[in-house]
Amino acid sequence: MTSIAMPLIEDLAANNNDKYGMLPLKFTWFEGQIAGHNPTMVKDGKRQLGMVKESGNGDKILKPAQDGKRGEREVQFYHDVFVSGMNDPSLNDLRRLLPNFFGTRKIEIEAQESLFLVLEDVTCTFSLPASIDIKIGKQTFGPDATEAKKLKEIETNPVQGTLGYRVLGYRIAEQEDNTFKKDPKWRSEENRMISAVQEFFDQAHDVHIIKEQLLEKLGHIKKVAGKRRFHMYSSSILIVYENDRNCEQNVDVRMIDFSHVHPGMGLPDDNYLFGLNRLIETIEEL
Ligand SMILES: Nc1ncnc2c1ncn2[C@@H]1O[C@H](COP(=O)(O)OP(=O)(O)OP(=O)(O)O)[C@@H](O)[C@H]1O
Ligand SMILES: O=P(O)(O)O[C@@H]1[C@H](O)[C@H](O)[C@@H](OP(=O)(O)O)[C@H](OP(=O)(O)O)[C@H]1O
Repeated sequence: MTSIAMPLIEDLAANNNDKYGMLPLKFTWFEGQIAGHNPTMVKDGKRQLGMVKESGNGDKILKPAQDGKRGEREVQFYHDVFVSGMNDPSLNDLRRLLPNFFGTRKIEIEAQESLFLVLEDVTCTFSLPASIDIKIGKQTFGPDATEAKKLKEIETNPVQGTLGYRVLGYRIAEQEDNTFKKDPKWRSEENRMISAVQEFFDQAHDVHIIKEQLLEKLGHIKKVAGKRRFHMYSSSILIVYENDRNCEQNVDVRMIDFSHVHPGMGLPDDNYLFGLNRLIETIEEL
C-alpha cells in the first residue's frame, strides 16, 4: 500500500514515551489520533495538547478543551446533551451518536492546570481499529467567525466548499504497525478526496458488511441533523471498522468535535446535511 507519511502526527505516535516531557506519569498521548490539536503543534507560541490516555482507564480518552470560546462551546454542548439534557428524550438519538461523556477533569501539565473532556474512546473495543476522520459541511466556520477566519477557511478548503466534506486523514492499525495517510492534494482535487474515502473502505476485509452497517448509521446521523436543534460547523464524523480478520467485522460511527456548534433556531442544518448526503453518495458507490 502506498502511504504518505505525515511526520508530525506520526512523530506523535512513534514517541509515545512523550518526548515533549509534558505529561505526568500514567498519561500518554493517544497513538490513534488522526487530526486535531496535538503536541507537535505550536500555536501563538504555546505548545498544543493532544488527545491523552490514562493507564488503567483504557475505555476513556481525554480531549483537551481548546482555548477560549471553542473549548467553552464544546464543554457546554456535551454538558447540555449528557448532563442537563439527560432526561430529554428528544436527545436520545443524538446521545447514541456521540462518544459517551464522563464530565471534565483538570490535569496539571507543566505546572499549569489544563481542562480535559473525559470521553468514551470509540476505538477501544476494536482489536485493530481502522479509523477515518471526515469533516462535514461546505462551510467550515461558525456564524461568529471573523472575516480573516472566513477567508482562511474558504481559501484553504476549496474542495470542501463544493463537495461538502473533507477527509482529514485515516489510520489503519495492523498486526505489527499502522498506516497513516493524509494527502494535501485531497484539499484541492475533488476526485482525490472521493478516492480517499474509497481507498480507506476498500481495505476492509468485508466491505459489504461494513457498507451496509455504515449506511444505516449515517442514516441515523441524518435524522438527528434534520432535527433543527443544533447547527454544527467544522464538526467531524469518526468512522472505525475492525481490521482484524479474526474478529467480528463491524463498524462504529460517531459525531465528534463540537467547538463550533450553534443553536439551530428551528432551522434545518442544511450545511451539515449537504455534506452528509454527499458522503452517503460516496459510500453508496463503494
Ligand atoms: N471519542 C474519541 N474516541 C477515539 N478517538 C477520538 C475521539 N475523539 C477524537 N478522537 C481522535 O482525536 C482526533 C482529534 O479529535 P477532534 O477533532 O475532536 O480534535 P480537535 O483538536 O478539536 O480538532 P480540530 O483542530 O479539527 O478542531 C480525531 O481525528 C480522532 O482521531
Ligand atoms: O486541517 P488543518 O490544515 O490543520 O486546518 C485546521 C483545521 O481545519 C481545524 O479544524 C481548524 O480549527 P477549527 O475547526 O476550530 O476552526 C483550524 O483552524 P484555526 O487555525 O483557526 O485553529 C485549521 O487551521
